[in-house]
Amino acid sequence: MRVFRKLVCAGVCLRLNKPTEGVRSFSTCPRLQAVMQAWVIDHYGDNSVFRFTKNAAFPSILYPNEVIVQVHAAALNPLDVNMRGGYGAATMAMKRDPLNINKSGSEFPLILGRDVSGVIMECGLDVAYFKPGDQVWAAIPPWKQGSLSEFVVLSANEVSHKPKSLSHTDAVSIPYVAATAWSALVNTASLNKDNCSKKRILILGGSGGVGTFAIQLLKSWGGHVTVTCSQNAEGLVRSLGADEVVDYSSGSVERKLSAKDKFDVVLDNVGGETEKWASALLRPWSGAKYVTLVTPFLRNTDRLGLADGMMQNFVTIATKAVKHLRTGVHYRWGFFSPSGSALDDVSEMVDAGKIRPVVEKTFSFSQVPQAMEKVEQGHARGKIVVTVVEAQEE
Ligand SMILES: NC(=O)C1=CN([C@@H]2O[C@H](COP(=O)(O)OP(=O)(O)OC[C@H]3O[C@@H](n4cnc5c(N)ncnc54)[C@H](OP(=O)(O)O)[C@@H]3O)[C@@H](O)[C@H]2O)C=CC1
Repeated sequence: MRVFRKLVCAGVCLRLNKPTEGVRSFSTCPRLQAVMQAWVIDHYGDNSVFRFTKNAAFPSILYPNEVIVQVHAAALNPLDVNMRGGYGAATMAMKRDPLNINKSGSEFPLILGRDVSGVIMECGLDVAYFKPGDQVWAAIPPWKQGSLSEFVVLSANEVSHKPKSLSHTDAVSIPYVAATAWSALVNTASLNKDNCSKKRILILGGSGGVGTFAIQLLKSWGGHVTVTCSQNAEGLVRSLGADEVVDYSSGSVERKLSAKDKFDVVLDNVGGETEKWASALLRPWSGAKYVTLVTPFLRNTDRLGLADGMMQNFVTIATKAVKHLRTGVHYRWGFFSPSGSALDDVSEMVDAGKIRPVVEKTFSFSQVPQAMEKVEQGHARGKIVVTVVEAQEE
């Protein structure tokens, strides 16, 4: 089936994006309805900007490789809190409208929420891998309308069949952090199931969404995983498979980690001052990689505009890469990257019992502002989930 998806996706990529004239629908799809319920923001700001509406625009299929998903559950990430405040606005505008055709176009009303688990309601005519009624999950790129709504439109390449063993509420805790960890560890750090078994990996900030997924992925591939977290998260990260746990909240974490054998890969979910000392924990001149997810990329484009921001990004990453290369290690920025095929692999691992969801708290759809407040408080122990369709209706 997955080989078929890869062939199908290759075919889709070769096609020009032409507006579609037809769709295949799920029989119960309220296709004629023009509006839906959603939590929107009309301007950037604090949590008070959230507005619930029953009149959000119903998404439509514009390209033949798109699908409409009925959202059963959504999940929140630190990115949603940042985007609520305007983070990444310049880059997202460019991604939404690269040629600036829609000059007066505004991103508002904007719908946040980067994780979805739900049911395919409509498929564009080129979609062969999915059919209406399929149970799917996806990580939604930040330049698209999000999942704090009843329906969302996505490219079929971004969507994957959800694990059969999980409810929507549990499944939705995985896609965004999985796609991020996969991109950072597989695409950027070059780890995979065949080369991980002799590798020592350090995860800085292991108790949150990305960390709890990354631990399980690396352990299922046989890696040796060391994690930093607060003392009260030790039980959680050990239960997910962490081999060694270092409490960063008491004593010098740098001293504790320096006493250990050197690492092949560091995944930095913390950022800030950490990278000043943590790259010295890598085994030099061995191809070791420092991958940080906390980058100035979008802040630079927000602050300086696209052209100058991208130039600043290039200068910053090049300077850091050269500086680290002199000490014998590779320095990289890691980024979320939407990938239905990576989620296909993760779905199989979940159904095989190798990866489990880590949900800290579930909120109802009416409690979206409270759910966002919880994410904003930090100290995550897994994910914050929002149930959009109550379980008995699933
Ligand atoms: N570049 C990209 O495309 C992406 C970047 N990110 C970024 O990656 C980071 C991690 O994301 P995510 O896991 O979802 O975030 P979470 O908020 O879910 O988790 C962060 C975790 O780090 C812990 N923590 C905070 N400070 C430290 C520290 N000094 N040492 C060790 N642990 C610490 C927190 O717990 P406690 O405070 O209790 O210790 C918390 O559990 C975020 O900064 C996010 O913005 C995420 C996705 C994509």
